[in-house]
Amino acid sequence: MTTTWPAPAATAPVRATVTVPGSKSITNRVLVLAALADGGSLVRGALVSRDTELMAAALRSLGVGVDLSTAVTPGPLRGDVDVDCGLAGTVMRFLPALAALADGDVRMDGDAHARTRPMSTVLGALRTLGVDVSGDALPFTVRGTGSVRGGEVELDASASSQFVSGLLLSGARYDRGLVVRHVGPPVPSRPHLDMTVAMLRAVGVDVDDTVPDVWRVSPGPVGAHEWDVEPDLSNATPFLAAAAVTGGTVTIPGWPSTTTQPGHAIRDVLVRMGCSVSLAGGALTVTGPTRLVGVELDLHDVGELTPTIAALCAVADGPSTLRGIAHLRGHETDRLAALVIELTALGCGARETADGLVVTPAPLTAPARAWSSYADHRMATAGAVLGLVVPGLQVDDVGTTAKTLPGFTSMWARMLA
Ligand SMILES: O=C(O)C1=C[C@@H](OP(=O)(O)O)[C@@H](O)[C@H](O)C1
Ligand SMILES: C=C(OP(=O)(O)O)C(=O)O
Repeated sequence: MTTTWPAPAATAPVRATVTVPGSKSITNRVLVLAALADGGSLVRGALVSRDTELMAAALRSLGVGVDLSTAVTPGPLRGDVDVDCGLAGTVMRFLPALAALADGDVRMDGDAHARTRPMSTVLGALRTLGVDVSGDALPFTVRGTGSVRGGEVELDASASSQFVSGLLLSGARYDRGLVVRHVGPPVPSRPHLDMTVAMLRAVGVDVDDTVPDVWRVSPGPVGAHEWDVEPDLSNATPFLAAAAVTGGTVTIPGWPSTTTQPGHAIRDVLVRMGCSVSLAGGALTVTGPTRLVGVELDLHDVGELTPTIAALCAVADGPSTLRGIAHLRGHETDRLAALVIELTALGCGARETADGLVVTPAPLTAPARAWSSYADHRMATAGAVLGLVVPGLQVDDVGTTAKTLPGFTSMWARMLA
């Protein structure tokens, strides 16, 4: 059962320091790499949320010892298991390449909407690499035989960078390693590919990415490692947005000075929208202006920031155009359609383009019905941001934030206290 949450309106500019938990993307990469490693790995600061619990549960069923708060102990990967992917792109796209190394069938399924998320590219690529896979979308079965030939594969990853990341993360354990060649419109979410390559190198895997759109992973061991997981910068963005829309100030401690997380890009977006932003002493502080400024942005590389940014655009002083994000139609929900429906219900002008959104602000009022979350954690948090300035706004299924941020409503209440 889902509950409707009365999103609190801000009665004054928000002033708060908010500590956000670990990065989903880093945590689930750590789990995969540690499961494939040649010894036990230590993990500090991992995210504990639905997406990472699902990854941990899947790995445990495959024979890996996983304690999300401390350590991962690899073991022989066994088959004849069922894996629940929930709605987690990182689980459904990263695990098949690892499951192919198990010694039996790995049956994968997920939430109802997960069955509509694009999968065929990564499953087709595995077939080319010598893996027996039945199906082209969830549910499907990877028939592991304990080893994978590997070699070269050409694919079109314009629908999701996770197709490439998923293959690369396991590629060193394939007999011939792996060469992935992307052919097609540009791959989105480049920082996430950089994250994959950087984390592979951190565990001693040889990755050559000098040729654009080609990644070569040499066969070899994956090293055990001590991992420190950075805070999730994308999950920090709704809190920073709270400062932006109320003219307040929010500080996020533990903000890395260099990172491959796309959430880092929120700094420039906020500056362009009129906020003042400073990164000092390992903390990011954002102060909102009297009125946000409409923007034209290409979000191709940082698509997961779109719901937060669209919420900001809805209260700006003029129209905004967000481009380069056609692939968001394959995210937790069709995010372009969902944002248009929900912003329009508030009275905001919003329309889809071929590859994005045009948001034209107008006076906003809470509709009789709740802001719909579409089982999408970032739609729910975007609703919370707008609730700060739209009194009476309700958000349905706010619990869906547990995908990457359990305890979101308590964190939000503490921020406003
Ligand atoms: O590799 C990752 O951890 C992710 C890659 C991106 O996926 P897409 O390339 O499908 O947008 C991003 O949106 C998602 O939230 C996490
Ligand atoms: C697209 C996202 O998630 P997933 O990892 O499920 O693709 C997201 O978190 O914005």
